[in-house]
Amino acid sequence: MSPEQLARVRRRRHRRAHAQAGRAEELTMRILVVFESMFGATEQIARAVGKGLAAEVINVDDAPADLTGVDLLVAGGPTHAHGMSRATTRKSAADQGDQPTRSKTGVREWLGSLGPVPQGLPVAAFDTRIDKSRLLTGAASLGIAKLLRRRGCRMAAPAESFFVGTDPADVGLAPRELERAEAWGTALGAAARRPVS
Ligand SMILES: Cc1cc2nc3c(=O)[nH]c(=O)nc-3n(C[C@H](O)[C@H](O)[C@H](O)COP(=O)(O)O)c2cc1C
Repeated sequence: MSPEQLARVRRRRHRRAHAQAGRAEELTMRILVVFESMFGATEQIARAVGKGLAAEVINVDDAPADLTGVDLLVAGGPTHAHGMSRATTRKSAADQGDQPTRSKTGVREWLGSLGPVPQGLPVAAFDTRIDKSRLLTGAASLGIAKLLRRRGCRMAAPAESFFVGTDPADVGLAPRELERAEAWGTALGAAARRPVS
């Protein structure tokens, strides 16, 4: 075999090994979606995002205290009083509904209780809120993103909002939000899994 042929064979082997390593990486990526929800809308969005991402979806009440080994974290919660929930707003939500709330604690408390966070961990934040100007409603995702950045995480995408009805008697999701959430998750996953060349 001539030196040129040998070099070509080596390059082909190298490319094949690189592609295999990329596929193995994709199979072993650990992606977590952590949600907080009172009435169920944010949980539904989280499950749709998780479907798009092919990720584990965990209620914040059961979320891990250690993020070692996580490759991408997505965290979301409902917008309360223009931002992230607090114990007082969760109590107010619990008093409004006739069912027990889905989460007892909040993303704010969970992030505050986390141990050391892998620096540069890719993350994304979302919320649910009323479908009106953000200036009027606020958005919990902005607070979640800020706390994540403070812990040394790297935003993999801008914060995103998904909408519930504006009628106080109808706190369900606005039409097509589940599809939009799944598509958002799919796009996040594609970006996270793209092999770095
Ligand atoms: C105590 C409380 C305060 C709220 N404050 C806001 C608000 O400031 N802005 C907003 O857009 N929605 C507000 N909402 C509506 C919530 O965003 C909505 O209930 C939530 O997105 C539903 O998600 P969940 O079903 O997962 O709890 C509030 C709801 C509650 C219960």
